[in-house]
Amino acid sequence: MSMIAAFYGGKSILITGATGFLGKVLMEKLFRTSPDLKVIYILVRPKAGQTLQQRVFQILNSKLFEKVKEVCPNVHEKIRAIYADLSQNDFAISKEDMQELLSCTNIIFHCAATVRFDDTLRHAVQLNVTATRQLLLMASQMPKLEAFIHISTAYSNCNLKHIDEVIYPCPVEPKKIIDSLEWLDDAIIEEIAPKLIRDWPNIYTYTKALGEMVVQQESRNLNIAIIRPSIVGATWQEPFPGWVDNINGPNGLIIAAGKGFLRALKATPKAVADLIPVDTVVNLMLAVGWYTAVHRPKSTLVYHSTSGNLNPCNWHKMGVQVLATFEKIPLERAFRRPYANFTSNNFTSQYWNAVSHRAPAIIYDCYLRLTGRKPRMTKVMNQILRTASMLEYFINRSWEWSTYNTEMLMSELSPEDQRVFNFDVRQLNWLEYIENYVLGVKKYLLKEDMAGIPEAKQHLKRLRNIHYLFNTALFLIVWRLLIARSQMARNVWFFIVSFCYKFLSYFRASSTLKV
Ligand SMILES: CCCCCCCCCCCCCCCCCCCCCCCCCC(=O)SCCNC(=O)CCNC(=O)[C@H](O)C(C)(C)COP(=O)(O)OP(=O)(O)OC[C@H]1O[C@@H](n2cnc3c(N)ncnc32)[C@H](O)[C@@H]1OP(=O)(O)O
Ligand SMILES: NC(=O)C1=CN([C@@H]2O[C@H](COP(=O)(O)OP(=O)(O)OC[C@H]3O[C@@H](n4cnc5c(N)ncnc54)[C@H](OP(=O)(O)O)[C@@H]3O)[C@@H](O)[C@H]2O)C=CC1
Repeated sequence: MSMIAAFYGGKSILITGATGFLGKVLMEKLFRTSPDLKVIYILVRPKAGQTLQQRVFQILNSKLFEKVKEVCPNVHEKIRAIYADLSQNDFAISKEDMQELLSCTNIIFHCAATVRFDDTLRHAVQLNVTATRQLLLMASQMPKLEAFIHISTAYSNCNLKHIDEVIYPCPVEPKKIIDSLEWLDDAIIEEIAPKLIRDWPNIYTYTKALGEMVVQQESRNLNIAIIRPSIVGATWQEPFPGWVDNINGPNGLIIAAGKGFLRALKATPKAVADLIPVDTVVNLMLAVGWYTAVHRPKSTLVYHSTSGNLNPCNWHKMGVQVLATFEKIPLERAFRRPYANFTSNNFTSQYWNAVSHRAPAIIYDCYLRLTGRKPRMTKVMNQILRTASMLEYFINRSWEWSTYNTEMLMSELSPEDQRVFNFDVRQLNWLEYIENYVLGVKKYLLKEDMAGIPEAKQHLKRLRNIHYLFNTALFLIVWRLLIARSQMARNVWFFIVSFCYKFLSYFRASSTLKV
């Protein structure tokens, strides 16, 4: 019997960010392994015209939850959605709901955050710092609380090269920033933001670092742990391989490469691609929840959920495997054939952007205009290049994350728990994982039918022929123009033609002699 699964039995668990990528996989695993848990409270806001109930209904009826319904048929009754907006005071939770949360919660998993790299400083601080402080305050009023698990990111200290499982201080106290945001106006905040974030690459990583400091400062006598995942990717094994449902991190770029939009990326091929499957992160979260509540470590422990130091993969290996998978399982209606080049050189990258990205987009838009349609490719291309440039910082560097606490925890688990809550990334086969990942992007994110693969392959063949035709026509036009204008080009041309002719005559003569 799994000790961790048994631990969550009968518990009331509060999850923030349950509608997000990580949150959904966390709920799924909890329901599947501990169907006798009492209730999962989720803090949700209405979104995109959907009420809380509609959002929950949609999640529970998704493919991700198919297995859950078999083991826990009354899952609808065990989930309690509470209206909340984490960017507001007291999260805008009603008095009754707040009372219930305060008196019943046993475990908190705090996943909610804004993960946009370019969010405003005000909004990112509200969500990633102030909301964390507010939740800790709530936690301190929960008599039954056993553990508070805070999800940060391995990149919260990406201004360092070697990162230990400790909380590093930030140059400016979070409290000072929270206070100043109350009276500064938006224009001034945006002006001082670059000075505040110093050597952090974006507001997201900076505010996540501030969030960790808040956890340290406001921990009171709570049992707290921090988990720092690196780049969270599709599921590795559970509930099935390759599940993914948003375009964050590598996902958007994988689609852009598969559709033939993105054909070059400014990346260091040998840099470590520190991906970590979402189910591995979730297994670690549940094991940490159990360990923190049962063993009550004296201080706040930080756990790295990274792959680089235990089972490294680099961007080159990843890129090659992504392309190899697209050969076998292409995406539908590609713009061009998938092909990609990693370059760390600035000049080469600019060259590829002009020749391989912008030029084809402009040509295609001209074609759309000529055929009476609205041009759109340049806009799409700009969007992709903007996203790629935002991610560049992370694909041109490698970091070393120590994993003492994560390895210590692994050794504390029973063999059964090591199996059910496996977070040993050394067992991951990258080639297999990436293939399933790409397949998952096609099936679960783009919702493309596998029956369309032959047609997609045909489409790629047509694109290849168009490509050859276009290149030949371009070569002939350029050459014709050169010949018309330059004596030198004419001489070279006649030299090549007469050389080919002589070679062919010689070849024909020698083959006739042999006969
Ligand atoms: C030699 C051979 C070589 C071979 C080579 C072969 C190569 C082959 C190639 C292979 C590729 C493989 C390599 C890959 C490298 C990956 C590197 C990853 C690094 C990741 C580091 C992460 C580290 C930190 C990890 C963390 O700790 S945390 C998580 C990370 N956080 C993020 O990843 C957010 C980033 N993103 C943004 O920050 C914003 O997205 C922003 C970008 C500002 C745009 O922003 P903006 O321009 O405003 O555009 P959006 O509005 O956002 O979106 C625009 C449109 O997409 C839609 N849409 C937005 N969302 C979503 C959503 N959910 N679900 C569905 N749709 C969505 C939205 O509806 C809108 O559609 P529309 O309405 O226009 O039709
Ligand atoms: N994905 C990754 O690569 C990594 C993620 N992380 C961390 O993991 C955690 C989860 O990330 P992930 O699941 O990928 O992110 P998502 O963007 O998928 O999910 C974010 C969650 O936060 C919720 N949220 C955001 N704003 C509010 C608000 N004002 N009120 C209530 N809820 C809100 C979202 O709700 P809604 O659905 O309503 O928008 C959503 O449920 C984050 O803390 C992130 O920093 C760390 C490392 C890497």
